[in-house]
Amino acid sequence: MIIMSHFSSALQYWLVNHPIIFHFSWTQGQTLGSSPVFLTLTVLSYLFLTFLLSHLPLPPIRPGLLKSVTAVHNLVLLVFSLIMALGCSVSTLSYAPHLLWVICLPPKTPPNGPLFFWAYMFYLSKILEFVDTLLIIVSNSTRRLTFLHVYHHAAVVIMCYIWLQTSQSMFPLVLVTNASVHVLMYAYYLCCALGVRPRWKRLLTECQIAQFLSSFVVLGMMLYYHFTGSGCSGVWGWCFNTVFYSSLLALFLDFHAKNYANSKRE
Ligand SMILES: CC(C)(COP(=O)(O)OP(=O)(O)OC[C@H]1O[C@@H](n2cnc3c(N)ncnc32)[C@H](O)[C@@H]1OP(=O)(O)O)[C@@H](O)C(=O)NCCC(=O)NCCSC(=O)CC(=O)O
Repeated sequence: MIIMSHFSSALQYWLVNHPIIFHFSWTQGQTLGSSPVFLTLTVLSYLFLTFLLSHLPLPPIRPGLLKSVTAVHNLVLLVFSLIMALGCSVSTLSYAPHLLWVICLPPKTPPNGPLFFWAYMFYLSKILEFVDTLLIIVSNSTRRLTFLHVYHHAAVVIMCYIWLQTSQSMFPLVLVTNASVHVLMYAYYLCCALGVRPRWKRLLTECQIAQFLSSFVVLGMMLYYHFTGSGCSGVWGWCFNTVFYSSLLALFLDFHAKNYANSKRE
């Protein structure tokens, strides 16, 4: 019992009440990565480098080295996704005055405090995910350098920036869902890098599709509360999220149809 209570106080401190987390504030132009110029340059550099590197003859990398780098990258993102899912959940449980708050933040909510700290970590993690693309390119696996992959990696950074800039309602739910799915996804990629092909690839894709479908329920709820109450923060972000998630749903349904049409359910 005492151990449990120590564990929960430690969790509360390291995920919510640590001064860096508690006093976090997203201030445009001051917080690292918060300017529109940074966002534009980051996304354009990603697209430009992806195009350039995928068309250049790159020197071969020792397979052993590539496997190790890939494994470490996946392990880092697996652990980071787990921490973000936990951190955002514990912050929500600590600060949400009621359940609806996570779906509809009051208008003019300032992007400060633990919840926005985890949104910021999520934003930075999406830039770290650019390494996925580099790994695909250096492993010469052009089959996997798809429109879905590049579009997702570029647009998701813009989505996170909008979350922070507009204090986007319902981001905590989307963040926890996506970070949890990414724990599974990076566990899958980690196994692949270690030479084990998990039998649950199809189930993973279906979890990803389920996350997009469930986000429409939350998007619908936010719109309902926005128009029937005193408004929700981040309605422009709502529009971006809806278009982005609809396009991802269509691309993932297409991926599912192409990859599993002839396979039996594991
Ligand atoms: C099961 C999936 C997660 C992945 O499908 P794939 O067809 O890409 O999977 P695969 O079986 O070919 O992948 C195994 C290969 O990936 C290599 N690999 C290992 N780590 C990797 C990494 N971090 N990024 C990219 N590739 C990586 C392995 O070494 C292995 O190479 P080798 O074969 O040479 O041994 C799927 O559901 C999916 O997401 N498909 C879309 C493709 C994609 O880019 N997804 C991630 C971004 S979208 C996203 O993230 C949505 C979301 O938010 O949920």
